[in-house]
Amino acid sequence: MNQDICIVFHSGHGHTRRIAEAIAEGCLGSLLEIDGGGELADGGWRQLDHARAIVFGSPTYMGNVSWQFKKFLDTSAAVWSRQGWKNKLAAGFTNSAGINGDKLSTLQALFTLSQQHGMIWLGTGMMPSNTRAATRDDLNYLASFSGLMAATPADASVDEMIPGDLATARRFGARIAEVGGFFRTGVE
Ligand SMILES: Cc1cc2nc3c(=O)[nH]c(=O)nc-3n(C[C@H](O)[C@H](O)[C@H](O)COP(=O)(O)O)c2cc1C
Repeated sequence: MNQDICIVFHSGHGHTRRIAEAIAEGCLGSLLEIDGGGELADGGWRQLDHARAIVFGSPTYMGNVSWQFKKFLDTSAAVWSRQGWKNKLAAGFTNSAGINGDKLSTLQALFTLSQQHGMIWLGTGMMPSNTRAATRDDLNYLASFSGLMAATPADASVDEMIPGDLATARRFGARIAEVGGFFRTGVE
């Protein structure tokens, strides 16, 4: 695992965690989970300090980040005051039940967080699969440029998540590694 890239995320029911894992497969980055109380494990803040790229992830709950992620976000004000993440690479992802589900609001919250910290935001850099021939399993079928979006039907288990979304997440991870100059990726 590459400690230079840290994927920090919350997941209430495991779906956003699966997306985080797919991004990690793409960039060979390390995972850091925000727990059900909105806290990081011991050493988590140090891990973020040492990372050169931070990828933020939250499920979309009520059209925004989860309260646990918001708690993490507010706690990061201590880092903000010393501009500890300034000039690190930043990127973001979210997963929701609806194809739309208002999840752009979630990505925008992550983007704003990164800009308050003086970070450098990276979008997907991926062309959309938006033709008549496109299928749900194609890369970037949700056509997101600002950050990675995934949609999981409300009654789907983690094992039933859309393969195209997982492939898109791996490709997104690879882009973070490539653009960040970390070069070794988990995607051919
Ligand atoms: C409290 C709550 C609020 C939600 N709000 C939305 C929403 O605004 N839009 C949407 O499409 N899905 C919404 N969902 C569905 C979740 O985004 C979806 O189930 C997602 O896969 C959960 O990810 P997780 O397993 O990582 O928690 C909501 C779910 C919960 C529990």
